[in-house]
Amino acid sequence: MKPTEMFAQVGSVIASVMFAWAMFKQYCPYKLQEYIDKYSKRAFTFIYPYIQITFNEFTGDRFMRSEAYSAIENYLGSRSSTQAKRLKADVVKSSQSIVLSMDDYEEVDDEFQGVKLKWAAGKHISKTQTVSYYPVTGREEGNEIKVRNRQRKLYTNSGSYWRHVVFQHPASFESLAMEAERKQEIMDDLLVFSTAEEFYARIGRAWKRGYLLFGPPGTGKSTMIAAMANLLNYDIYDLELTAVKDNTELRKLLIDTTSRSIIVIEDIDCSLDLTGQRKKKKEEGEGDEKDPKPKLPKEEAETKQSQVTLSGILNFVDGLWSACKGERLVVFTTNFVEKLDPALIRKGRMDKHIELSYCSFEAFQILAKNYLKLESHHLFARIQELLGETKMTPAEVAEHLMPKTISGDAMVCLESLIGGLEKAKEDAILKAEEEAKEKEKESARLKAEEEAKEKEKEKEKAEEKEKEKEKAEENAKNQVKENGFCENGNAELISKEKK
Ligand SMILES: Nc1ncnc2c1ncn2[C@@H]1O[C@H](COP(=O)(O)OP(=O)(O)OP(=O)(O)O)[C@@H](O)[C@H]1O
Ligand SMILES: [Mg+2]
Repeated sequence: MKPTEMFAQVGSVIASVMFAWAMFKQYCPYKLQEYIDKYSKRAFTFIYPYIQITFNEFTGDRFMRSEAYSAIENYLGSRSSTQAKRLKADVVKSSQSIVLSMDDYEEVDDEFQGVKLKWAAGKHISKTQTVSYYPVTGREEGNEIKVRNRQRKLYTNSGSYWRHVVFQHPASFESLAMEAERKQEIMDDLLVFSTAEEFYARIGRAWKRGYLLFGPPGTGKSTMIAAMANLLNYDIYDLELTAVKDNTELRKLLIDTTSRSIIVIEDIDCSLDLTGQRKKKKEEGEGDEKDPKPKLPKEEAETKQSQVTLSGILNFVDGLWSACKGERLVVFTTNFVEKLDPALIRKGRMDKHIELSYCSFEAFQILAKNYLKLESHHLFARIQELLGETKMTPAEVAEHLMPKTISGDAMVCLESLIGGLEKAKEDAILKAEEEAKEKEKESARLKAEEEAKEKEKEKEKAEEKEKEKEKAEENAKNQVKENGFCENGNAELISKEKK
C-alpha cells in the first residue's frame, strides 16, 4: 500500500471513530455514559501506577483563593526556578523581591520521606486553574515560605465581599512614640499570642485575642494597628460596620476572613449606635413623650441604617471564632471608651485595653529620633517642661517635627514645637478662664432664675392671701346683711301684732 493511500485510510478510520463517538455522546443515555467513564478510569488505574490529587486554585461558591494552593505555590518557588523551563514571576514587598512559580503545564520533581513525587500545574476544563500533584508534602514549609515572602493585604468590605489592596504601611513598634516599657509589654503579648496555638488548643479556647485601643484623635491608634500587622506579618481586615447590611452579612464577612489576620473595627462608638440600641429598645417600650416627631416603625427606622446589632457583634467576637481555624486578632478603636456598652469591652471579649494618650517626653524623644535623628538637644529641657504643663497629641508633635526647610534644620523644627506648645498652653489657660467665666455666668443666671422664681412664689402667696382676706370680708358682710334683714323682719311682725 502506498503511503498516501495508507494516510487516506487512517484518516477515514479516525473520522469514523470521531463520528461514532459524537453519535454515542449525543444519543447514549447519560447514566450509561457515566458507567463507561467510571469503569474506563478504573481500568486506566491498573496500568497507571501513580496516585493523583488535585488542588483547585479557587474553591467554594465564592471563588476564594485556596490557602493550600498558595502554600504549594510558595513551597515550590525555589524548586520551580531550578527545574521548570517556564516560570511566572510576581513582584512582592515593595518591588524588593520577585517570587517565581511554575507556569501552566510545567512539572517539578520532588521527594518526601523517600517517596518520589511530581508536581504539575495545569488548566482545568472549567477554566479554573488547578495544580495537580502526587503525594502531598511540605504544607507547613509552604506556609512558612508564604509568610516570609507574601504580600500582605489590606481588606475592606464592600457589600458582603472583601476587596483588597497590597498593605505596605511602614509603621513599626520601633518608630511608635510610646513609653518603652508599655511598648515592650504589648509586643510581648502579641508575640506570645502568635506562637500559642498549642496552648489555646490545650485550654480549649479559640485562638483569638481582642484588643481595645482608646484615646483622643491623633494619638496613634491606627498607627499601632499597622505596627501590629507588620510585627506579626498578618493581613488586616478593616471592617466598616456602617456598610454591613445586617448580622447575616456580618457573619458571612467574618467567615471569609483568613487566618493570621487582624480584624479591625475603627471608631466603634460612631460606627453604629451600638451603645444606644439596648436603651432605645427600653425607651420604645415606655414611649417617648418628649419626642414630638411621630416614630417610625422599628424595621423602617433600622433599614435606613445598618441592621447590625450589639448582640450581632458580641456573637461575632465570642461564638463564630471557634468555627474559624487559625489565629485572629480583633481590634476595636474608640475616642470615647466611656460611651461603649460594658458588655462589648469586658475581659474575655476585649482581652487587652490599651490607652493611647497625649505625648509624653519619652514619646517625644522617639519622635525626635525618628524625624530629626536627634538623641539630645539643649532645647529638650524646655520641651520636657512644656509637655508636663500642656497636652499635645503625638500627631501634632510630629507635624511640628516635619522638615520646615530644605536643609532640614532641626533647630527650626524644635523651635516650631516650642512655639506650638507655648501657644497650646496659652490657649488652654484662656480656655480654662473662659470656661470659669462661663461657669460663673451660668451659676449667676441660675441664681437669678431661682430668685425670680422665689419672688414669683411669694407674690403668688401674697395674692392668694389677699384673695382669701377679701373672701372672708365678703362672707362677713353677707352674714351681717342676712342678720340685719331678720331683725328688721321680726321688728315689723311685732309692730303689726301690737296694732
Ligand atoms: N504614638 C505615635 N507614634 C508615632 N506617630 C504617631 C503617633 N500617634 C500619632 N502619630 C502620627 O500621627 C498620625 C495620625 O495618627 P493615627 O492616625 O494613628 O491616630 P489615631 O489615634 O488613629 O487617630 P483617630 O482617632 O483620629 O483615628 C500618624 O500618621 C502618625 O504619623
Ligand atoms: Mg485612627
